[in-house]
Amino acid sequence: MILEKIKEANDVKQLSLSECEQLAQEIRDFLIRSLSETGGHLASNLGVVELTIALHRFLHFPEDKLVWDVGHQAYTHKILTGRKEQFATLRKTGGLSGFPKRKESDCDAFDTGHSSTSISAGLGLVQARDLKGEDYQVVSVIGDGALTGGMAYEALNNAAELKKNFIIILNDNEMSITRNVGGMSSYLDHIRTAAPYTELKMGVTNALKKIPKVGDGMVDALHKTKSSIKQLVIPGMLFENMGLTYLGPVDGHDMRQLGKVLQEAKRKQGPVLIHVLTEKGRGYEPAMRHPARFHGAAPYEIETGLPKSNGNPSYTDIFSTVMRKFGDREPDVVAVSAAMVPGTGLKRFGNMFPDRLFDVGIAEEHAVTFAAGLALGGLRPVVAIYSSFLQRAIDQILHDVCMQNLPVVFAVDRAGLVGSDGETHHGCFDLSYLSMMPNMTVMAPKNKWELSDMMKFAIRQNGPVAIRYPRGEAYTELEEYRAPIEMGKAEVLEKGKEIAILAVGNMVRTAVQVTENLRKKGYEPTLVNMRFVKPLDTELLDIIKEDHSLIVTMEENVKSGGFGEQVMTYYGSRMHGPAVRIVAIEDRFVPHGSVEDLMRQQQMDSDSVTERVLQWQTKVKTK
Ligand SMILES: Cc1ncc(C[n+]2csc(CCOP(=O)(O)OP(=O)(O)O)c2C)c(N)n1
Ligand SMILES: CC(=O)[C@@H](O)[C@H](O)COP(=O)(O)O
Ligand SMILES: [Mg+2]
Repeated sequence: MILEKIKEANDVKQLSLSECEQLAQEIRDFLIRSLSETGGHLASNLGVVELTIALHRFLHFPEDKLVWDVGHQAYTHKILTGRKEQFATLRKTGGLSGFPKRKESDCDAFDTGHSSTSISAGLGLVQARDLKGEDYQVVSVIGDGALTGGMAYEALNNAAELKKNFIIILNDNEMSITRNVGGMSSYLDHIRTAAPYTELKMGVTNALKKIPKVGDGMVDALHKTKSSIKQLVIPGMLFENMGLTYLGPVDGHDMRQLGKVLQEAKRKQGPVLIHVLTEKGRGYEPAMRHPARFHGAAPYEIETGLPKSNGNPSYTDIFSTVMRKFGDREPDVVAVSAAMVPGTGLKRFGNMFPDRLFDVGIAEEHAVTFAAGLALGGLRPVVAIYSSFLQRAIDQILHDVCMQNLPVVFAVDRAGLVGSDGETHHGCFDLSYLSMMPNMTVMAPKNKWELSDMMKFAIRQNGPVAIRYPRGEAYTELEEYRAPIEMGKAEVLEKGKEIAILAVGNMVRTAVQVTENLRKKGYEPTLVNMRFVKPLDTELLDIIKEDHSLIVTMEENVKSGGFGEQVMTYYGSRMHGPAVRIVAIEDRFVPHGSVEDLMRQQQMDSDSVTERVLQWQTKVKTK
């Protein structure tokens, strides 16, 4: 086994090209086997095995800097830099991260998880290198999906002025999570389909160059013409016209070609874009047939590719059903997704009402302002974006939606701790950043029925509404509590005395267990499902303070600026308020792992909260 010989960074340089080809096969086999147990981003990783090996033959680690975009495709890079043995722990508590992490290895140049950052970060490294007079190579690898994100264009625009070498690899597999969308995607498609012809024509330019004295001039003249013939002769003209050197397209599974083009790119001054064509899921039949399903796969049976277990309906499934019903009954409702149609549950809506679903690419900022336009045009847009990706669009929500008080519904999926994707993906800031915005209504359902009721409530409002709900299985208890949703009104689930627990969304589930535990200890706690974080139900807060000495707030959000702090501020502004204690995520980034483990680490599981409440109550009593 060649793979056994790869113990640390740069070992791959000892191998011949044919050994590298065998290594690629062994890495594929290893990934397919290993991820069948752990789950992970299989399809993207299978697509870049040869590209990564070629880059490792070209670069020297850790001196040279390889910046991955999104970072979900860095598994081969991890294997080649001595982390193969940790793959059994991939994305598990305390285990190997699914993304590049500088603290995991000095061969990881830049931490990522969110899309379209690699060109900016790479360019920053290049400028720093040159200002400090250092000498190393910088390569950024960006996918065609990530190239739909606005930051990538801001960075290309900026990079075009660079005078020193900077290699950008465009890994084009025609896929984002689903089939890639938009004008750039069509442009790349055009280059791809013209490739055999352009190869022929590149032969012509090479031949022209060889003509002594006049050859180079003739090629230059060809570059300067405005004719459409030139578009066929010189692929990547759009990049060339911007000021980048375009090389390619190159077969991303041919390491000999990749090696050659990398050497050529190294000789260029200024930014060079190498257009590499790869196949998502390559080498594993089920992933090639269903690249979207194997983008981020749960553990699967290797033979069939089927998932090892099928979970119960998730909040996303409930959202999906409600949207399908809206499709039938609410003709003005339209949906907006930023390249996450399956993940956010909009696939069914899109299949049934294709004209009413807008997949705008990995472009959260644009998605939100675009929705503002849709709302102004008389439609009822529902923007479904994961909580952590919606962070990208904070200003657009504030400036374009809230300031004009437009009726846009934000379906904020993956709110709270998401588990295996870790710190880049936890949705634990939205309550803070959404609550600070004037005109915004912020809601969180306690169970699956409430999500449905909240959606129906939200599309009837005349201003922006955000509904946040977590990843995974929807809570199906408390079905009997289904009082109509009223603006800013909480729902009292149990009326007690002394201790009141005010829980938001998913934390109601934990709060139910906490109240049971407290009852066993002789207390009669009040339990409230807040429903709204904004506006706060201050009427209820005023009533509760009369016969409760301890108020405990529970939310799956950071403490800073979250629900608990808002309750504390409200009581703090009143005389003789009760003691308020907050159960929330502390002021640090939460790593990857199982949600259960992470909640325990945060002391937010039911046993830890019970213990904390009992301690707080003892202190309050002895005051
Ligand atoms: C800001 C942001 N929005 C959405 C995502 C979710 N996401 C992760 S990978 C991906 C598709 C990336 O496509 P591409 O860059 O072509 O990589 P491929 O998977 O095809 O290798 C998306 C939409 C993200 N990580 N970051
Ligand atoms: C890399 C990335 O950002 C996505 O693929 C993400 O991992 C999807 O997460 P879900 O599995 O929660 O849809
Ligand atoms: Mg892609």
